[in-house]
Amino acid sequence: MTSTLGIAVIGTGKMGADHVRRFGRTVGGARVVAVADPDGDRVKEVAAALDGASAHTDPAAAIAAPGVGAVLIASPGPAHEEAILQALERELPVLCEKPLTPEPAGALRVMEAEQRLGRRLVQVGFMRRHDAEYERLKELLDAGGIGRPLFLHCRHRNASSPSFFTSDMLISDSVVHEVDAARWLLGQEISAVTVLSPRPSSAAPEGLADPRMVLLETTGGAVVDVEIFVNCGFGYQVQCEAVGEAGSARIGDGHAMVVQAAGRWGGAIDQDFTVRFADAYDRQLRRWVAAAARGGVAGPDAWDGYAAAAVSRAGLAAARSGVRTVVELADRPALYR
Ligand SMILES: NC(=O)C1=CN([C@@H]2O[C@H](COP(=O)(O)OP(=O)(O)OC[C@H]3O[C@@H](n4cnc5c(N)ncnc54)[C@H](O)[C@@H]3O)[C@@H](O)[C@H]2O)C=CC1
Ligand SMILES: O=C1[C@@H](O)[C@H](O)[C@@H](O)[C@H](O)[C@H]1O
Repeated sequence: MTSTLGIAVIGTGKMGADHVRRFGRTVGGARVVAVADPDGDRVKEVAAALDGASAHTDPAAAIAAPGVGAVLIASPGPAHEEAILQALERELPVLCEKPLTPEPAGALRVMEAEQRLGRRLVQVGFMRRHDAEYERLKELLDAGGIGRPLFLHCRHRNASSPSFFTSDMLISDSVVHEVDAARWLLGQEISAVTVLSPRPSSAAPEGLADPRMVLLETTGGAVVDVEIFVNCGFGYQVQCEAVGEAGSARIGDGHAMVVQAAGRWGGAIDQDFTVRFADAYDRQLRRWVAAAARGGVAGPDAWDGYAAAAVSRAGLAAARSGVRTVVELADRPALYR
């Protein structure tokens, strides 16, 4: 007989509520049994749509609720560390939305807690690693299909940014995805960051440095350029072209269907990450549930979250100074090798 894993979801805003719906629709073997959000009305509304889940305004109470066997954290980044450490105190597997922590120091504390337990229990929600197109690109690169990678050219565009978005978040909240994807695709760490900030788009809210160009150098001598543009207006686009010594490969063109009619041709552009990466979020949850049921993780771990935070920190310093900034990385603990 297979048992059902009880999940506590911490943070029931856009992503938390989206994950809750996915558990109900597309993920087997798990059931949301507790939800938490300081916004009492919101958490009650999310719980009301679930069969018998308890609603809490205190995350610790949800984590300690009866039947909880794993914790999904979808609160804002600064709240992640506290909830992760509470889950680890109970030795519960965690799927934490990106960024693991805004600062590398917080991620180091998470790794210390895992090392005390002697096992990895924290997975980071870098969902691109579960996207079919990214997986194909990774397979191609690993097989040497385009030779040694020289460049990744990346574009990351959001139709518009939420009201709380800051210039720092273009790097720490958005480009952090490319940081993780580049580390994973290339199997290398990021060693230095440079940030160029052109004259902002007239569509950008007052004071927001949007768009930006972020250059990442890797320990293997590759260069990654990332255009981040969070108020592009026309839709959600995440593209990546890898250029190697023997060829190139590109993903994210979104040509699922090309329509030719009325003297024109073209297709639709996804408007949001919950659409573009819907399958990746589903696969991420399924793989995490399967791994969590065995007490482990299936994807980017706390070291990956730490490395991304270290690159973000260098990126923020580079954006302020306008100067190429070296990434400072601690030694990788044995648990994460
Ligand atoms: N993987 C992806 O593609 C995406 C990931 N994210 C990440 O998901 C997380 C949540 O983002 P959104 O859902 O967009 O934000 P949101 O603002 O829509 O929701 C956040 C929710 O957390 C609640 N909250 C605030 N403090 C809390 C605390 N201490 N404990 C528990 N809940 C708390 C808020 O009341 C709110 O309901 C962030 O880490 C963000 O970076 C967001 C969008 C896409
Ligand atoms: O993670 C995400 C958001 O937090 C971020 O703000 C967006 O820029 C990204 O496209 C989305 O995937």
